Parts: sequence; C-alpha cells; structure tokens
Amino acid sequence: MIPEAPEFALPQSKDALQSRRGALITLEGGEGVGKSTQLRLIVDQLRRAGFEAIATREPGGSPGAEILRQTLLSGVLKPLGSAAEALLFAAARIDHIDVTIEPALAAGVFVVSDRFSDSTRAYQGALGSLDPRFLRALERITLGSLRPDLTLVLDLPAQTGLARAARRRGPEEASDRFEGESLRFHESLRAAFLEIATAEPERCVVIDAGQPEAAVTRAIWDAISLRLLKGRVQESADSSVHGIFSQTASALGDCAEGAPVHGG
Ligand SMILES: Nc1ncnc2c1ncn2[C@@H]1O[C@H](COP(=O)(O)OP(=O)(O)O)[C@@H](O)[C@H]1O
Ligand SMILES: Cc1cn([C@H]2C[C@H](O)[C@@H](COP(=O)(O)OP(=O)(O)O)O2)c(=O)[nH]c1=O
Repeated sequence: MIPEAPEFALPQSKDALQSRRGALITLEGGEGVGKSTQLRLIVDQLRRAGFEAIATREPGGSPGAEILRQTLLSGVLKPLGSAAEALLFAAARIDHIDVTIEPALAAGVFVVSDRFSDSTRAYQGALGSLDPRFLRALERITLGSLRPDLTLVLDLPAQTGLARAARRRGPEEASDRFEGESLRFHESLRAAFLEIATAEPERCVVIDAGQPEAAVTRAIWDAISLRLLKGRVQESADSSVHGIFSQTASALGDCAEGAPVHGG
C-alpha cells in the first residue's frame, strides 16, 4: 500500500520539549519489511509522548518530489540507466529537504521518513554499474550537512519481504519499478543495507523485521528512546517543566530508564 502523502504543517505553539531542533529518523530496508506499517505507529507513539512529529516518505514528501515519485516508480525512466535515476531521486530529495524536512526540524519537530538517502546508496548502488564516488558526491551535494539522527534498518530475508509486498499489493496490481527486479538484486540490497549499518553504528540500528508487528514496534521504540529521547526528557526535567516531563516519562515507560517519573 502506498503511504499517505505527508501531513506536514508548522506547529502552532512550541513547548519545552520542542524548544530545540527536531530530529530526523529514517526507516530503511528492502521491499515489504514493514517500514510503512511501523512509520505510522512510531509517529503516533512520539505524539503520545508529547513530541510533535510528522510522517513523510521518499521518493516524495513534498509536492514537487511527489510528482517525481510517480515517474520514478512507473519504470519509464529505467532505460535511462542507474545514473539518471540516481540523479532524479536526488532531485526529489533536495525538494523534500528544502520544503518539508528542514522547516520541520527548525521548528523542533520530529521527522520520520519512510526511506531516505540510504535507499539511493543501496538500490542505485546494488543495480551495479555506478561508481561509488559518484554516489558519495551526489549524497554530499544533496544533503549538505544534513544527516539522519537515527536510521532504523528493518532487516528481513528478501524472499519474505517480497512475499509480504505481493500480498499487500494483491493479484490485480502490477509490481513497481524495483519490486520487479530479480531475487538476487533484492538479496544484494539486504546486504547493502546491513553494510551501511555496520559502517555507521552511531547512526544506524538494525531491527529484526521478522518478529510480529508489536515486537518490531517495541524494538524501534527502544532504539528511539535510548538514542534520541532520553536527553530531551532529561533536559525538560532540568528546566523544571515537570508536567510535560512526567507525562512524557510515563509515556516512555520502561524506556526512560533511570529518569524520575515524577517531576516534583
Ligand atoms: N511484522 C510483520 N509481520 C508480518 N507482516 C507484516 C509485518 N509488518 C508488516 N507486515 C505486512 O507486510 C506488508 C508490507 O508491509 P509494509 O509496511 O507496507 O512494508 P514496506 O513499507 O516496508 O514495503 C503489509 O501487508 C503489512 O501488513
Ligand atoms: C528513496 C529511494 C527509493 N528507491 C526505490 C525503493 C522502492 O522500490 C521504491 C519506493 O517505493 P515504495 O512504494 O515507497 O516502496 P516500499 O514500500 O518498498 O518502500 O523506490 C530507490 O530506488 N532509490 C531511492 O533513493
């Protein structure tokens, strides 16, 4: 199922939990690993914990990038080759960053994106013919100094993910541009995502996506709590915003381990 278009709107008011720059969380992995499913659950959970959060996706996430998405996923650009496709994914990403991501981060909002720059590294890289220096240079130009604060790599054997994606799609609907590639391609994609996670452990957490949905959500929430929320909850406590803090700490439950639940 194609996720809904982003629901980005600048927040009306900011509280202590929003008083600093937001954070960019990206969900990555192959087809059918559960990114879209988890995205909604995580955004809801962040909101329940008192944070402003928006869901977005790539390719897409801004009006201009959504137009490019249609063309990229239709497959009509395949004959142009991987370099041209990589450039167009990058063009969509530039608009997504400028129009949606940066304004939200500046307003203190958590941005949770279904795919981001690691998908270009993995997909366009796995298609084979691109010089890694080209992809690195493109990433530098596209992202500037922006990096995801946390990347959750949902990991699943390629065949299981493809079977889930086929079930989601149903027998009537044709597979999209990349889902239709060979099993070997999807296996190399999985390896590429795991390689990224191994190379950047400070940014990436690998999540076993073969678990039941609720267990996957729990593992993701643990990673977000430990890596991103603990400091913010503590900061709120330090600045004596006890109401918000205790509300957030109890919403975080066990994950806010070590933090006082009652602010008084
Ligand atoms: N943990 C899970 N176990 C079994 N099926 C799942 C799980 N998570 C998601 N699904 C199902 O698998 C299909 C693909 O999930 P989706 O979130 O759309 O994946 P992605 O966005 O990564 O392509 C959907 O039908 C979804 O309901
Ligand atoms: C962001 C991005 C996506 N893609 C591909 C991965 C997916 O096959 C497709 C996005 O389609 P989508 O329907 O969002 O797929 P999924 O549910 O698996 O996330 O675009 C790239 O090849 N490069 C990129 O940089």
